[in-house]
Amino acid sequence: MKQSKLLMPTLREVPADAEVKSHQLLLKAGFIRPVAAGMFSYLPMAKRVLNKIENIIREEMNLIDANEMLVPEILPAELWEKSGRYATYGPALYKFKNRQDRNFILGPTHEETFTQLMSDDIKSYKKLPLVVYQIQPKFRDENRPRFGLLRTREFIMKDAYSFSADQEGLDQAFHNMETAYVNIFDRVGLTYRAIVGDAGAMGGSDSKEFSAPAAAGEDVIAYSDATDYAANLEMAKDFYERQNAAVVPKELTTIDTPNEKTIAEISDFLSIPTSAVAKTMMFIADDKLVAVVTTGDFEVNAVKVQNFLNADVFEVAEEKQVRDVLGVGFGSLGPVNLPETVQLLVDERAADLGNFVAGANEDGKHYLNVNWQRDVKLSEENIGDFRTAREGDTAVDGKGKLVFTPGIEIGHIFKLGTRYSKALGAQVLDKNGRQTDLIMGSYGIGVSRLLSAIVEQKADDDGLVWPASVAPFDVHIVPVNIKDDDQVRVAEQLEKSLTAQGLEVLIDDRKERAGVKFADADLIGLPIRITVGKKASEDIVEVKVRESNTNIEMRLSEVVDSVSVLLNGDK
Ligand SMILES: O=C(C[C@@H]1CCCCN1)Cn1cnc2cc(Cl)c(F)cc2c1=O
Ligand SMILES: [Mg+2]
Repeated sequence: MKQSKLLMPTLREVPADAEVKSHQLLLKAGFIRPVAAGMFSYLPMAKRVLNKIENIIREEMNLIDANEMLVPEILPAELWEKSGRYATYGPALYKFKNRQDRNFILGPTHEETFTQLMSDDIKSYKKLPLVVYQIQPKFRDENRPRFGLLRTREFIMKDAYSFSADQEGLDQAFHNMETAYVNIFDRVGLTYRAIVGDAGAMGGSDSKEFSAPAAAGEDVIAYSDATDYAANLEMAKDFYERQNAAVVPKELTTIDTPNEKTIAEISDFLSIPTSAVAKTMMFIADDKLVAVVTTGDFEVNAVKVQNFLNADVFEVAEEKQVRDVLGVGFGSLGPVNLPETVQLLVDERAADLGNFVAGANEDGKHYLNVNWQRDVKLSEENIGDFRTAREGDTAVDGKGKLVFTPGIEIGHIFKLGTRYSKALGAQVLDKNGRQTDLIMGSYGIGVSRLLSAIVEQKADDDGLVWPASVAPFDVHIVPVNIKDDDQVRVAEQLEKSLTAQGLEVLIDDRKERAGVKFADADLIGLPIRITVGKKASEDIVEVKVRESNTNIEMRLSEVVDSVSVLLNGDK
């Protein structure tokens, strides 16, 4: 393709609101343009990359016998009312009315849609296990879209759904999908880890996230430096064994703490470690107030609490909500004398405290020498892991220390079980002739997010660097002076012979100075650049491999073979 015909509006400067490398470079190189907050146009170069990524996904999906299809992006509210998600997914769910005043949503994901389809059309286990997938825009009204394509309000997702009549069918589909994901992420050239992920409100049991380490990543991956244990920090567990050490209980006393609100202030004021101070956080789970207690040296992990409670609606309580129920504000909260209506959860480390300090549930007052059972009834089923693991702690398997690194979630696969088939009455006759709920899995890849993840991991100071497998073009031919007959002849001859090899070629036929052409070539980052300069008269050109930034002078006759070799190592 001639670059003079290509829509690729490169910028000299980058808008200040672009904070991360992928956002800056994709704007600067003319790959994307903002339309509104969290909404982007994919210009031709980005669309070419998306096509390549999507085709790699298709190849790997088809290898595991997944059926590609496409369901509507607008969905009737009734479908989501049946699963209960119409009400529980808050402001992030785009809702609107049609001309008959009927309620619709913009699909953020499609469990209900596919489950309803199977409920209508699949009656016997003989058709199972069945895997379907689509590559489609998704809509989520994110509160704070940012970082370019990394967190948007409209994005492209590959979402797949598996249906089986028994658990082993799900296990098999989950395993096949995991294999396909490894192939996909390897082929697009990403570095990634499969980590323990939060199955969250999706129901079902375990889930696996695929996370690409990158400075711009919003997730934190916690991994052990001694084993292959790795988890999203939402789920990561540090090692702890219950002590059940007996303590001699001292007398419970109240002290005035008019100016001591935080754990640090209390621990300084009393000259005791934060681990001896109980931290109490209040949450609203569905419609109940929940008090969670950890030792003061840990943070309460909201995801672990929500999963423990299996709550649909879950949020941190506002101070006003707490004051309305307990008559006390933050800074003096504790587990002693909580009303029956408040559910108490205690982290296992806090459950082992004795003679500890806690808020007295009275403004400006704390208790000294609190002891479980004497001062607060505490049963085993309310004790668990409700803390956020800390870097440097021993990993849950007792081996190695936890190391943290930021990551971009590029995929997430879930064993859903029957959460949706029960809600939508999707049953089949099993081999014993009994009606059974379909067992499901759902499997996502953030396709547009992948594009940015590749940039985050591969770009260098000169610009984008595209792996050959997903590059918008394979080869960039840059004639230095398009007025020089030799250079034009050689450039055109190269374009013809490379294209004949099935390679996609971009030729910079613009009337620009050499410096501008070279800078733009580095910026857009095609894998191979062939500079046609003065030595064209001797049929000699310079080949540059963008990733390694190496330059090789080459005879024209060698170029086609060596370019194919240079590219195929990547394809
Ligand atoms: O999407 C998933 C699970 C899987 C991921 C793999 C492919 C199929 N879905 C989780 N999730 C995330 N954000 C959401 C946002 C909104 Cl507004 C919503 F209504 C629903 C969801 C939601 O369900
Ligand atoms: Mg996820």
